[in-house]
Amino acid sequence: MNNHTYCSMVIFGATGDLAKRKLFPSIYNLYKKGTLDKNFAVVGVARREWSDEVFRENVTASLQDSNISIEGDLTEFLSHFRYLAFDVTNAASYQDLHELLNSLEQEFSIPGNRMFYMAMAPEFFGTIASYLKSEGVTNEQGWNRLIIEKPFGHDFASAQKLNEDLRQAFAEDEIYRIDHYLGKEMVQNIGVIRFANAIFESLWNNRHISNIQITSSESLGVEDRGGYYDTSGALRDMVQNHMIQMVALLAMEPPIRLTTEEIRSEKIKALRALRPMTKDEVKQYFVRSQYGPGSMNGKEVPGYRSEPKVNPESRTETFVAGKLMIDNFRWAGVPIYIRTGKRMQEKSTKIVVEFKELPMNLYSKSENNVHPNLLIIHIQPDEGISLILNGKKIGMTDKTTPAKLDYCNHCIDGINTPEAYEKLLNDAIHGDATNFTHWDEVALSWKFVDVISEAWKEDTSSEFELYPAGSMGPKAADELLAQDGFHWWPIGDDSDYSI
Ligand SMILES: NC(=O)C1=CN([C@@H]2O[C@H](COP(=O)(O)OP(=O)(O)OC[C@H]3O[C@@H](n4cnc5c(N)ncnc54)[C@H](OP(=O)(O)O)[C@@H]3O)[C@@H](O)[C@H]2O)C=CC1
Ligand SMILES: O=C1O[C@H](COP(=O)(O)O)[C@@H](O)[C@H](O)[C@H]1O
Repeated sequence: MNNHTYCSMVIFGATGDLAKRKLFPSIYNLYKKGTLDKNFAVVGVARREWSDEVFRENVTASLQDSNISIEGDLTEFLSHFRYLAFDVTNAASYQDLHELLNSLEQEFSIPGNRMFYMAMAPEFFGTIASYLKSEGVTNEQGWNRLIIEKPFGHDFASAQKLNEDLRQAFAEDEIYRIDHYLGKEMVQNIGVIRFANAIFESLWNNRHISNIQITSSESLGVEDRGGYYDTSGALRDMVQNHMIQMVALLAMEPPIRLTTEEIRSEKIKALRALRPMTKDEVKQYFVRSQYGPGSMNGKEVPGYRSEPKVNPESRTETFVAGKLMIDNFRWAGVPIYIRTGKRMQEKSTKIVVEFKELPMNLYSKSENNVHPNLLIIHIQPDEGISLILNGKKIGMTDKTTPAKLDYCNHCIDGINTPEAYEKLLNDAIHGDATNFTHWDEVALSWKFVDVISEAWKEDTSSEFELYPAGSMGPKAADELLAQDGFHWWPIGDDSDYSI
């Protein structure tokens, strides 16, 4: 085994949407920046009968269609790309793949390191992994890494089965389960904000924080993914993975070192402390809804049930809000509210940490509202941090006014901020699995989510409250916080924080 980053990458599903929109532009950016060693090869696999030439034309088109800048001639870059047409369920074809990899390793002096990226429908993951092993494509001369796209299963049982299938062929430390939120700049910044700032870490507990709110709203509907989405819904599509990962990063204890093992182990501990719900409690703590017709930017848009490939009577949720509790010394009594949905007012992912009021505040009078301090982590589209403090209103008064201190991350280095997939690919090439999910994290989050989806599946009688497309979700999501005396803080970039 060697520690080189020289490697060949096999992309299963190379003619598909993910490869086109995310993977080729990311590989190019790594190449352009010199982060990717020149000793690399990319083999695209799919059934379409493309030649190497057609494949390269498609890679070129994908770079042109993305918003990255192409520098100079692409000939050298594209010379590393080959294409192999085969059906991944056909064991015999893996021999051709092995031979092609052997010859590319000679051509580009690659010491046998192989990265396999599964950019295909999940039903193929187990089959591909087992053929890679049984047909001898994994290479004992170098390292082997398997990158797995989401969804990782449909529930705990299917995820466990998939994991067992993968583990027949690959060790846990060879499996890189992608959660692209972990590649986002500001999600990675959560650790730095918490553990590199004395003013936050010392307040990061139930003595000083009243509640945390995580919103990931999307303005798009299901687009052309109705077939997949209608069997998934927002709970599986967003909560089981991205939302719960953000909860883990916010709630975990400081790791003793910044190593993959230590960070993962703290995240796992935090997820173990997630209070499980009974099915009866689901109604009290979780809200589901679906978008009805509405208007986005002044344009009428259809409701979810009229989207292509969606069952016209679908009860699939396109919106989820929930209250999570972490049962440990640090977080006892602090609700973490999450909400996510499609066709909401705007595209925005934000974390708002609301601090408790002072035990006594000299400025809290009937005619003056002292604002709670808020730490806002702007994940996207803007990236940065805001802190809402109280200042004195200007003039001959002792009234207070909220003052917002902003740090804009993308204003500093916006153009160079790497896209999530670029960072994650680079991490996998370097053998850094920190920003990929360990099986234990996946298992714990499925177990948490399964109770909710089972309760919803059994409850076919209750009314399904729709929210109008273009809104911030159903009223029930507001009531969820109101019953605890809180409300959702606005998430727009120019939000008014007055109370
Ligand atoms: N697209 C996105 O933005 C995102 C996608 N993902 C995940 O990435 C994965 C891929 O998604 P996406 O790219 O959108 O899917 P697509 O449907 O666009 O692509 C599927 C790919 O699989 C190939 N394929 C299908 N069946 C076979 C087969 N039997 N043998 C060989 N190749 C086959 C297709 O090519 P051909 O028809 O030529 O065989 C195509 O290249 C999924 O797991 C998805 O959940 C995750 C997050 C975002
Ligand atoms: O994984 C997914 O994420 C996207 C949202 O990702 P973002 O980076 O644009 O916030 C979501 O649209 C999709 O349904 C889901 O599968």
